[in-house]
Amino acid sequence: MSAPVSSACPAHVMRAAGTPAFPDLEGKHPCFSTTAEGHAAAARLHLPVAPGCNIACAFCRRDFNRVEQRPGVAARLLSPDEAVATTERALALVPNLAVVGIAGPGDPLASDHAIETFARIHARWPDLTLCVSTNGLMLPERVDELAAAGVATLTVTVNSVDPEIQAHITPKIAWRRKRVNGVEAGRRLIDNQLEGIARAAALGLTIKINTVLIPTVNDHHIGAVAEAVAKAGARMINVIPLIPEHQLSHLKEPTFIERHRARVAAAKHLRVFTHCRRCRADAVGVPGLTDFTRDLYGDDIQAEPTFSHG
Ligand SMILES: C[S@@+](CC[C@H](N)C(=O)[O-])C[C@H]1O[C@@H](n2cnc3c(N)ncnc32)[C@H](O)[C@@H]1O
Ligand code: SF4
Repeated sequence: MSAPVSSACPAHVMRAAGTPAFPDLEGKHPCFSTTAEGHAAAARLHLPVAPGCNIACAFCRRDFNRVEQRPGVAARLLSPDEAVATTERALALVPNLAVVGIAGPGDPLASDHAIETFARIHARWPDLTLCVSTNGLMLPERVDELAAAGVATLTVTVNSVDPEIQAHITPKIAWRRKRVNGVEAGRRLIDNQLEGIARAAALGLTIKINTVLIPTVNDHHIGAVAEAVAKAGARMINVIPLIPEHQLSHLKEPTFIERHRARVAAAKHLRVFTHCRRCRADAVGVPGLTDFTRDLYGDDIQAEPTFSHG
């Protein structure tokens, strides 16, 4: 039944293995496993239940299609009911399914769908690791609900800790039913992210940071981000090379050297995750190795590419 993406061992699997950052999660959660073997051991199911977003990142182009392999893209949106049924089918189909995550296509904390879905899955399958990826705007208000719904691993996207820089990355947010712009929006977002991370850490969640590396915008600032989020309680950072899209489509994707420099700056403060595949919001399988999307949904989504973004 397995749907191999590649018959050859991909480059990111062959790269030198590190030591486990989280022994309890190594080999059980691909995005918190820091050895090549651990990353390739367990499958994840991304449930695309998060319809909208409460902030507007300049690089983010959410879309519904079956082809593009990037974050923010899914072929469909699922209701919580459909997500529970999908999880049941996936458990029968994917032998090593260990993680159910919600990472879009919008923000999981901008509506109630994700938390409702987690609570129902946790009640039915308590052994599954539940994982969420959020921009963190609503984290201080909703982290207790996340923990109560069984979420154990959390990824917060923090692209800057300087409101002036953040204003270029996320020029507007929706906060308490009002639109907030520019530097004020950046300050609110950063304050909430750092407070949310601290609260999540106090609740015992394991926290990773996603930082999109944006040439000419935040490439000189990655060390400062890593330092601030480490102080708040994050345990690992994933420096994601920009996919030039939307209002940042004129920028270039960071070069290998730029990625390396950013990771070196981040590594002074935090463990750096290097196996990221920049997955779709409805990905199913072991990242980069198996893709069960077709089997699960019965449609013709293109298999994941075999190259590494690491
Ligand atoms: C689509 S978001 C969904 C979850 C949540 N809204 C968030 O931002 O964390 C998932 C991840 O994809 C990243 N992402 C979105 N568009 C991107 C792009 N064009 N290039 C690189 N990363 C991108 C986001 O920054 C985030 O870390
Ligand atoms: S928070 Fe996530 S979903 Fe929302 S605009 Fe930014 S990257 Fe896209």
